[in-house]
Amino acid sequence: MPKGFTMSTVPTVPSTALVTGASSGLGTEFASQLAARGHDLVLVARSRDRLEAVAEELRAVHGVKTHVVVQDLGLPHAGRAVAQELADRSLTVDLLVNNAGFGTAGRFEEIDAERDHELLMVNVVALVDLTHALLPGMVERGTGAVLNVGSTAGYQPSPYLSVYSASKAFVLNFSLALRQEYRGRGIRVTALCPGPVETRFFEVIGTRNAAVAGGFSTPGPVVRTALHALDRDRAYVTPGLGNAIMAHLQPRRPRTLVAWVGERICRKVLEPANGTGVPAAEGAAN
Ligand SMILES: NC(=O)C1=CN([C@@H]2O[C@H](COP(=O)(O)OP(=O)(O)OC[C@H]3O[C@@H](n4cnc5c(N)ncnc54)[C@H](OP(=O)(O)O)[C@@H]3O)[C@@H](O)[C@H]2O)C=CC1
Ligand SMILES: CC(=O)[C@H](N)C(=O)O
Repeated sequence: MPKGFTMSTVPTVPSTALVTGASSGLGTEFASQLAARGHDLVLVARSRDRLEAVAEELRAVHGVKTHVVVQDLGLPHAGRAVAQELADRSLTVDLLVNNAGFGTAGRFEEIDAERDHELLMVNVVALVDLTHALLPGMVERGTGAVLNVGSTAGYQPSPYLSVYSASKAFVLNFSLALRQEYRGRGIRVTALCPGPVETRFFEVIGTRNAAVAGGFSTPGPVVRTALHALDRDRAYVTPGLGNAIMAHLQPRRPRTLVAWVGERICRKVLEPANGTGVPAAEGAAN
């Protein structure tokens, strides 16, 4: 089968996917499943060693071309720097997976302001900047796709995860708006909104209690569900029945009541972590 998307309704052109946060967790799994589909890859994150290990393995196993771009997406103009790197290497990207991200947890006044700033730069600003950099080329070619990684945390205000959940609400709303703008122009936009997944996320945020609702999944099925949703041109997808029910059936109003309920659910974030915060089992692709 030629390289490209799997559904017959999507052009099967030779295709390069750019995955941010490809050095770990969901990003490594995205890279792996996209390589298995025949996509060449551009892998972006800060950890050169991990990116190069992923790149080498996927090149060897799947025979795809892999390119490593080491970039801190928390820096101003990181999206522009990645775009410049692509131009320097004459790389065209047809599928952008905006996956890089992290969370902060706790009482707002106790969270380091610089860390929240960095969170917004990575989860929001870099995601928008990369989309700005790559989407016009897709429009020009009449084909392309953007897959943005949100979270179930973005479906409602989540006290003690306030900046993280707001960043993911942005990702969902941005994705839905963009999708509506570009429907019928050959561009697909899908948001993946997972519940808890066994990755380094909980080590980075510092507590497994940040998994406020739903059982843990692993990267494999979550990424499979995301790519299937993209194949089917779904606006957004929430893997796992419990998570999906919450996403679709949860009342949205009154907003203050939703926030009140959110505070009851999320206050477990303030409890002492059960263990080190390190996931019991790393995802399959790590
Ligand atoms: N795990 C979960 O339960 C859930 C995760 N998500 C979302 O999934 C996405 C992936 O997270 P996940 O795989 O779980 O967590 P991981 O911590 O395993 O992976 C995070 C990835 O983001 C990259 N990243 C973080 N900060 C930066 C930065 N400043 N510049 C460049 N890259 C950066 C990391 O690379 P490096 O450190 O090498 O730079 C790493 O590759 C995130 O957006 C997260 O919010 C959503 C819902 C649930
Ligand atoms: C941390 C997350 O983003 C996740 N949706 C969760 O519920 O744990």
